Amino acid sequence: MSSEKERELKLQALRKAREQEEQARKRLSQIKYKLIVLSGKGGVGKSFITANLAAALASKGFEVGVLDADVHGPSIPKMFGVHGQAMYAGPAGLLPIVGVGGVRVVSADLMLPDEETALIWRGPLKTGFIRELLSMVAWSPLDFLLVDLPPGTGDEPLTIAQLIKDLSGAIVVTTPSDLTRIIVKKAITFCKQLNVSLLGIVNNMSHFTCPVCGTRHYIFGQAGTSRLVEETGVRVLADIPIDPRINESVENGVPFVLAYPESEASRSLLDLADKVAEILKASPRPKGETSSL
Ligand SMILES: Nc1ncnc2c1ncn2[C@@H]1O[C@H](COP(=O)(O)OP(=O)(O)OP(=O)(O)O)[C@@H](O)[C@H]1O
Repeated sequence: MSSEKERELKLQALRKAREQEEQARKRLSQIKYKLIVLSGKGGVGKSFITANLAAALASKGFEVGVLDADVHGPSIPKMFGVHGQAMYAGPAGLLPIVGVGGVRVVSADLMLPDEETALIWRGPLKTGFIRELLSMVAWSPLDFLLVDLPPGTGDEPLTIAQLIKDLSGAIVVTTPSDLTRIIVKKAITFCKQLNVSLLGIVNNMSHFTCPVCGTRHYIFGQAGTSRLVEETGVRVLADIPIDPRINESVENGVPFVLAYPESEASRSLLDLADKVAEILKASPRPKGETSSL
């Protein structure tokens, strides 16, 4: 291919990317608060927290959407009982699937032909996919959009933070162990470097309360999260206990806060929803000031 042709193709791709960014910006302007949920470390319960915070906010009468930005390991559809369904395009754009509790869900999982299919993509393809997705989704007016990010501080978090320039803030999910602290600290640094406001930390799997005697057992200790708070200055918004029924609710596709609203974990998640709504209401709306590194 001649170098002139190559240059022309690159220019075309750049123009298309700019158009998609502009389209995404317009579509997202219908959403009042846009939050990212991240952890840096895998398996700490980030998707569980995202799904249940969304369901808790929806149960309080808010219009809520969740964007599952984990293209390699999407788990949000399963948590809302819509795994296996397919999003389709209407005249307004790509329509989210409405999950249990009325939360609108968008995920790569809702675009794949079957559950064995995996997206084997490198950085630029993932970036392009997220950009195109955001330019296409017709969310309808929402109060909250929660973006569930994959572990790490790689392509997806960076793409989201750069595309959604008016992010309202970030919620960081951790567990109390010291190993988690070291990795989660990187996610906090990531937010600070990108100028994303840190709403706070959710300390998941903080303890186990014996259902017989009510004693609290700190299975993973307490030191990791305490040190994380000391070192970063970010506050803890909620301590969510371990509850064996959480896995069952994930399997059944019903958010835990709806399946067991009276449990200790659900009460903490419902309080978390109140806190998040209050903090956002009290803070000035961002005007596109996330930095681009
Ligand atoms: N507080 C809890 N008590 C008991 N089980 C929990 C709790 N929080 C999460 N889990 C379980 O831990 C597992 C991992 O949760 P989840 O998929 O939300 O983690 P994640 O951080 O999003 O993982 P990934 O790194 O794969 O994105 C799930 O089976 C979930 O049901």
